[in-house]
Amino acid sequence: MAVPELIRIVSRDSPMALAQVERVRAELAALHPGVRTEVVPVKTTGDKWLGDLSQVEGKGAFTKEVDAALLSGEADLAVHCVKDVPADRPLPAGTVFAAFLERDDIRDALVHPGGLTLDELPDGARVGTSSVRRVAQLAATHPHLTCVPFRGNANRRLAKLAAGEADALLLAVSGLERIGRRDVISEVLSPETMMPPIGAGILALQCREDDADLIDAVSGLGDPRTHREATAERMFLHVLQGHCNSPIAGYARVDRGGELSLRACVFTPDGKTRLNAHEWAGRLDPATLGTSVAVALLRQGAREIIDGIAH
Ligand SMILES: NCc1[nH]cc(CCC(=O)O)c1CC(=O)O
Repeated sequence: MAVPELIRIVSRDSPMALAQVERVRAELAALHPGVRTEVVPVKTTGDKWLGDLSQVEGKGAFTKEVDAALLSGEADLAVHCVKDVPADRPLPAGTVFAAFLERDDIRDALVHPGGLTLDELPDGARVGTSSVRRVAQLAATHPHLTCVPFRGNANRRLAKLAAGEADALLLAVSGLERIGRRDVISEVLSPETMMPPIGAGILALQCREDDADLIDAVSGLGDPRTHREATAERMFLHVLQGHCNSPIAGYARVDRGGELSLRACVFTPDGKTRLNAHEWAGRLDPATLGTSVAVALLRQGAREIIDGIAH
């Protein structure tokens, strides 16, 4: 197989997305010193529309234009946050994931300008987040706080916080690290306090499925452990068939002994009901583990909760 001379990389054009592309370029340069790369930034619907995502085909709002550039041949390689790639449907026909990069921190962080922790926030403090997953969990554990809708890329959210539009923010640790703003974190929340979203902290490389040389060239960037975790998590979400307003959370982990487990939850929007499942793969492959955990939640009534939420 010949390594392509030029690889055109498409991605969203937010500072976080462009930092992700730089990581991919650096890893590619280390693996294939001769290769040239070019960046093709695109604006996605999710970046342009700052209202409720369910009004603009919430699913795929951050990926549609990126997929289109790949399929049209304007670019060869797409870099996605796995978290933003819909899992209820297959990847766009003609494309495949060629690698999952080694996973970053999966946790959420509190950003409070005065350095307070979540438990220290006073009654009525306004926490900026539009995530149904974060809203449901905060409602359950910190009902005295008020969530205010907050959209836009991470830099814009930090600017809105600085302008006083909220008292604190919840953002992914990995995202803040990528934009070089780990300094604003006042508390890193444990996965027990704030269960992360499916695919948290994972970057996926997507290629056209007939581009065998490129798939071969980038597959060396993949991390086997992350691959197992991403496969279990995405199959879980696929079987559950959530929609963009479904408060669903969970994460798979390969432990020191190499054993894979998947923990996941479905919440009602008010956080009052929380379904839990946690299973070890044992002899199951990652995708079957994901299926099993989804079925465990369906047995507890996950379908009724998910379908009962407007979307
Ligand atoms: N919806 C935007 C988005 N997509 C992925 C991440 C975080 C980085 C990751 O999990 O890969 C973020 C920001 C956030 O949720 O704070």
